[in-house]
Amino acid sequence: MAASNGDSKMTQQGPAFDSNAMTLTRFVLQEQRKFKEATGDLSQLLNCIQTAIKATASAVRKAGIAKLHGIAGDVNVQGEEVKKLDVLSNELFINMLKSSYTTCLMVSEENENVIEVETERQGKYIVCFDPLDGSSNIDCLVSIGSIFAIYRKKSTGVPTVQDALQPGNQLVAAGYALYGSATAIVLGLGSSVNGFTYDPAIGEFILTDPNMRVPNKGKIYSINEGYASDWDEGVYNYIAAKKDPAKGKPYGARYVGSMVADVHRTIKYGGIFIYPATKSSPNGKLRLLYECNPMAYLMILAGGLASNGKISILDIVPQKIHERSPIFLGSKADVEEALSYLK
Ligand SMILES: O=P(O)(O)OC[C@H]1O[C@](O)(COP(=O)(O)O)[C@@H](O)[C@@H]1O
Ligand SMILES: [Mg+2]
Ligand SMILES: [Mg+2]
Repeated sequence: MAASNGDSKMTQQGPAFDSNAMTLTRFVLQEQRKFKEATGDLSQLLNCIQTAIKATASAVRKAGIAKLHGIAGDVNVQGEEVKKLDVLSNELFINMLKSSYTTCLMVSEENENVIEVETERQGKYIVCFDPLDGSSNIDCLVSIGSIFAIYRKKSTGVPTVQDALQPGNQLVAAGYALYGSATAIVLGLGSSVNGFTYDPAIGEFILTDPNMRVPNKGKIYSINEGYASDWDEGVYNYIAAKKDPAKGKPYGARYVGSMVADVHRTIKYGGIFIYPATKSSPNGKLRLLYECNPMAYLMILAGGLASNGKISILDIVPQKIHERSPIFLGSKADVEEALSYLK
């Protein structure tokens, strides 16, 4: 008997692919077409990032199995070298970006120095990325991600480290991939943030969350409470208030420990994510160029806020490529309330 499912047409293999579906590739092209002078370089760059993400996702989905067959630097039962996921994803991002002919300089969490693309393959963009975010969650199969931030080179001549030290308010685009219960890409481009979910049946990311908006106020706080004794008084008092029934309905606590997963939940459900300065780490832990800036850009574009406790994350002028920053990010009302507790 033929299966029936409302309006959707069914084949023996399942629902037919809607050839009008908005794929990520199509979306990027559509955005490019809004600008007559666009060369297509940014589209090409984003397509290459998409490929790096697909390849990383494929490796992530096999991580548990690969582990049974060898560890990093080891040789598995097939006689193949097994690479750690963070090493593999870093190579994928670097090689895809180099061969995109759109990028001149890269900053990766995994490389101490900036990576300059060979002159013949240089383009006008600078890309900062965290190829594998949440590495401590890999072995227990908890959600992990990749984060990227794209700038335009401002100076003329040979690219130098100075070209990579731009504040987040100069970003051209930014996004992340979440390797969770499904794989998703969230992209901030132009004036909106859009979410795409991977459909393994056709190997494409499909627009599932158009024009994402973070709720003005949430019900969740997200911070590593294990370090509470190391927090400043303001942070301590804010979190205490979020748990105090005398100060309103207590918030729920969620903390994955992968920034991508914690930020994705915050964009979808609202609330606040905090990685504060502590007495032992006065600049916090998270890195400005490829963790805080891209996430702040997305959150602000989606109607939320992102601060280091004093100024907007996007207004910080970086001094070093791997510099860190404290971060308070999420729903506007929640971030404003948290900031009101800081001295
Ligand atoms: O374990 P902690 O101190 O709470 O830190 C968790 C944070 O560290 C990170 O894992 C750092 O990312 P990497 O895995 O890319 O180093 C973030 O994703 C996360 O928010
Ligand atoms: Mg990270
Ligand atoms: Mg990382």
